[in-house]
Amino acid sequence: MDKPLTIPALLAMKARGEKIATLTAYDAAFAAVMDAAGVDLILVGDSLGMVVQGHSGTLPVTLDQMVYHAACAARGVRRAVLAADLPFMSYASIGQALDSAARLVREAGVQMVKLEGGRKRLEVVRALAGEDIPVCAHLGLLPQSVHKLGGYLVQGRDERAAQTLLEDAILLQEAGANLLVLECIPAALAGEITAALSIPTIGIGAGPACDGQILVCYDMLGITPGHRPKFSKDFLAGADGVAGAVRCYVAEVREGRFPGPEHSF
Ligand SMILES: Nc1nc(=O)c2c([nH]1)NC[C@@H]1CN(c3ccc(C(=O)N[C@@H](CCC(=O)O)C(=O)O)cc3)CN21
Ligand SMILES: CC(C)C(=O)C(=O)O
Ligand SMILES: [Mg+2]
Repeated sequence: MDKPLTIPALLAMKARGEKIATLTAYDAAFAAVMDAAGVDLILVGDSLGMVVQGHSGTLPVTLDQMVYHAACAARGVRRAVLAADLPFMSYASIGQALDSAARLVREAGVQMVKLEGGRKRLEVVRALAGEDIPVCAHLGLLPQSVHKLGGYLVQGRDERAAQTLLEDAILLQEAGANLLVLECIPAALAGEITAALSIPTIGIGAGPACDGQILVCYDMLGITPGHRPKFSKDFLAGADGVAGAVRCYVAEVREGRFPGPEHSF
């Protein structure tokens, strides 16, 4: 039995050049399989609104539902760090963000909360960090902003947008974020951001230069209903079962073999 990972240990992995293998989980069984297969970080994502609940987006997900799924997943975790998304409109003010994060920590037992957005979230990030609640920030394609973005589209393609994302990443780190998810941005930009930060970046559709990778678990098992994003890969095809697929994912991330150019923008 490996000893439990910690958030400082994830930071140290970046310094050593070791990739952080991350997957989403929404229940104890999947969390336990991933934990045993060596996944370093398990995220209870609000993507559960799409893959578990069958909605077309993440906006219907409530904080109660996140607390429920995070508590379920927590019972399956032994070694991995456990994080959960703050869902849509659960962190619109500092007070609300602190209350929401406290529920995920106290009732579900997560070690870290994740929230979407750049400079407009700095005060909330500072407040959470000020209470010693670890924060994972999230830049690029922000699913909670889908109506403003006009769809699940690659972000940061033009020079101005790319510059804004780089600045936001630095501001989030300075505000106290401990980790940064980069979703659907050009691989070169993700590399630039990763090099500029001391905190680890975890990419999804952001190329191989990130310090870690994350996929939605049902995407990497090839059982997502409807359209599976281009950046994902079916690891169950060719593996001898779910645990084997997860081990294969962990190995490919650690060795830098996933994502390949066909999974990047
Ligand atoms: N199953 C699933 N996988 C995910 O990765 C995921 C979710 N759900 N739900 C929450 C968000 C939404 N995400 C998405 C969903 C769709 C695309 C998508 O279809 N993107 C296009 C690229 C469009 C472009 O070229 O600009 C693609 O073909 O991959 C991307 C991210 C990522 N997250
Ligand atoms: C895809 C990851 C980063 C996420 O936010 C989710 O699963 O909700
Ligand atoms: Mg999410």
